[in-house]
Parts: sequence; structure tokens; C-alpha cells
Amino acid sequence: MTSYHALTEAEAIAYARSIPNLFAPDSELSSREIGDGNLNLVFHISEPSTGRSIILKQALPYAKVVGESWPLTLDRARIESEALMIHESLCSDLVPHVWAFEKELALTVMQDLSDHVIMRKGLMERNRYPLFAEHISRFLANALFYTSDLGRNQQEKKESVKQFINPELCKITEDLIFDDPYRNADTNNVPPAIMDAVEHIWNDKELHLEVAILRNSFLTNAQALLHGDLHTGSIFIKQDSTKVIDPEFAFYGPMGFDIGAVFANLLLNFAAQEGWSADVHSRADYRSYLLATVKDIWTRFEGEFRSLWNRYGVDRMSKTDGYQDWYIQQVLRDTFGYAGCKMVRRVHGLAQVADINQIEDESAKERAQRISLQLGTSLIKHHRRAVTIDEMLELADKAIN
Ligand SMILES: Nc1ncnc2c1ncn2[C@@H]1O[C@H](COP(=O)(O)OP(=O)(O)O)[C@@H](O)[C@H]1O
Ligand SMILES: CSC[C@H]1O[C@H](OP(=O)(O)O)[C@H](O)[C@@H]1O
Repeated sequence: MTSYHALTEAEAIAYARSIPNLFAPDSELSSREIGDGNLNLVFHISEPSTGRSIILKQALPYAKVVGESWPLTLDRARIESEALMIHESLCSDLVPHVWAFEKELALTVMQDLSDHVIMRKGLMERNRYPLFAEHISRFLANALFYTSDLGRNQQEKKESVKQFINPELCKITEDLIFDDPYRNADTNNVPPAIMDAVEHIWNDKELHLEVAILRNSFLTNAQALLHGDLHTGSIFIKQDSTKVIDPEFAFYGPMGFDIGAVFANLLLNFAAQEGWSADVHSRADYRSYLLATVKDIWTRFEGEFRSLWNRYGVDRMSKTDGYQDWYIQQVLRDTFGYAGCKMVRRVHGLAQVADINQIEDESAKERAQRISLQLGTSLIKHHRRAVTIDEMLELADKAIN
């Protein structure tokens, strides 16, 4: 069974049985393929007699969302499992444990997190997660600081950059986030009702310059090991626990790309409240919660990142007066810009979000799409002038008023 082929549910059970010390040899196991993402197979294997369960995640040699016409490297499974292990070494409570990685089958064996929910779903049900800001800001600060030249020996870091060269997955981002939404590309999926707003984006030269600047930094700034796709579908959550999954897009890039991804997805849900909230008061209330979460995440991230830098910084020159303030300002500016790009791509690009697409009322859906585009483009245009996180909240308020 070791040469690559996509597993059936029965083969997933046979594979699970072969893992030592996990399930009793003769016990009954059941398997369900539960993958709902754009790319991979995910098998949930359980042993009803003991309640034990695991996840087997297998990469397919193509992008599942498009089909076999879009070949995709299996190496992304190695990248994902190695990134998860690095994240576990830095913040063990915030990622699933990986038990094994089988290279030939592009298969990762990991902890079952079925007692959590995917955060996008939780937000669509208007749940609140009081520990999320502390959890995700700690994840971001530790994962970004310790993999950057601030927190790691610079020669070792360069070796790690080699380990995470991820050209095919980066190309998806370069195209789907930084190029296709700004032109009439075949990959786009433009909702007809907002064609006028999308055409405006295709013709907005000022906007294109800002996106080209952000794209350049994505292409060239190997600042830290990024998760690379940190949307609310890559976060499992419950009241007392947060787990970051699915880092197959990991590579060394600008820190603001990961922080911006989290903010973009909170703000897409903010826009989508047009269609989800029963009345204007609860809509305003949930929106305030989302904006307070954005601010809380940035404030905690900045505090934790500065504290790690002051206590564990390894680079003598990084202690130069004024450098830390300059650095954090740049990260904030990138965060604005990438948050904007990540919002825009989810409105009329190839891969969209359920927060907006599952709104049944067509006029509410259209309003949510227009708010997302307005807020996304204003974040992009403002990014090189941003000074405080409050400006993000002000732009969000402006987009709904
Ligand atoms: N460790 C896990 N425990 C439980 N369910 C999981 C786990 N990992 C993934 N899943 C399920 O599989 C789905 C797709 O997983 P994901 O890693 O996002 O795949 P893709 O890379 O295809 O986007 C998730 O939305 C979740 O429902
Ligand atoms: C052709 S891949 C499109 C899109 O899907 C990825 O997300 P996920 O694997 O979490 O479903 C990523 O965001 C890509 O841009």
C-alpha cells in the first residue's frame, strides 16, 4: 500500500490498523471521508468500542476544487506536517498533534479535533470566543518571532527557508490573491449583481499599484515562517481551546500576511452580518464584538511580540534604538494591506466564503459583497499610511455607513 494512490475509506482503515499501539488489532473501526476544503482528502477513523479516533489527511495530486486539470504537488503534505511540528514546538496547545507522516502516500496522521468546530461555522452562528484573541495572538507572536531573524540564528533560519520553499502553493496565492481579482481572469467567479463594483476594481490603477507593492513583498520578503492560509476555515475552536490547522501553504514570507488573513476573515463575517443578524441591534452588537476582537488580537500580538523580542532577541542590531518601533509599524502596514487583499479575493475570486455565499436573501448578500469590496479596497489603499489598529476599525465602520 506504500506507492502513491488516493486511499479509499477501507484502505484508510487498513492504514490506521498498521499504526502501532493505536487501535486493538481485531477491533471494529469505521472511516468517513470528511474533507470539505478545496484541496485534500480527510479521513476520520474511529474505534466505537473505546471512543478512540484519529485523522488521516491525504494530499491529492491535483486541486480538488477544480479537478485533475489543475495538478498540484504532493510535497505540500510534507510542508504541512513539518510546519505543524514546528508550530507544536512553539505553542503546543494551539495545534493538533502529528503522530506520523508517510511521505509516499502524502499522508499525515494527526489528532482528531472533532470536539471543536471550524471557526467560520461558529462565527456564522454568531458564537463568541472569549479566549480566541489571547490564543491566536500568542500563536502569531511565537510562530512569527521564533522563525524570524529576530528570534533565530540567521544561518539556521536560511536552512529552514530552504525546507519551506513552496513554489506551487505560493503560485496559487500569487495568482488568486494578488492578480486575478484585479483583471477579467477566467478563474474569477463574479456575482452578476456586483459586476459594476468589480469592473471598477479592474480599472482602478491606484489600487493596482498598492496590490503590486504588497505582491512584491509576498514574493521577496522572507521575514518569518508563515502559516500561509490562516483563514477561519483553518481554525478549529471551542470556548476554551483554539487549534490552528492546515498550514500546507507555509513558506517564509511577510508576517502581516498571516495576521491580515485572520483580520480579513473576521471582517468578511462583519460584512456578512447584513444577512445573518435577525435585527439591527444584534447585528450592531455582533459587529462590535468582531471589531473589538480585531483590536484585542493586534494589541496582544504587539505586546507579546515586543516582550519576546526584548527577552529573547538574538540579533545585536535589532536592539538599535527606534528599530523595534519601525519594524512593528511595517508589520501593521502589511497587515492592513494583506487583510484588504484577502477580503477582495473572497468576493469575486475562485475560492469564496460561506459567510457571504450562504446568505439566502439576495439583496443582503449583495450588500455584504459590496461592503467587503469597499472595506478591502480601502484597507489596501490606506496600508502604507496606517499608524494604529484603530484606523482599521474606523474603515470598517465607514464601510457599513
Ligand atoms: N485534525 C482534524 N480533526 C477533525 N477534523 C479535521 C481535522 N483536520 C481537518 N478536519 C476536517 O477536514 C476539513 C478539511 O480540512 P483542511 O485541513 O482544511 O483541508 P484542505 O487542506 O483541503 O482545506 C476541515 O474543515 C475539518 O472539517
Ligand atoms: C485552488 S486552491 C483555492 C484556495 O483554497 C485554499 O484554501 P483551503 O485549502 O483552506 O480550502 C487556499 O485558500 C487557496 O487560495
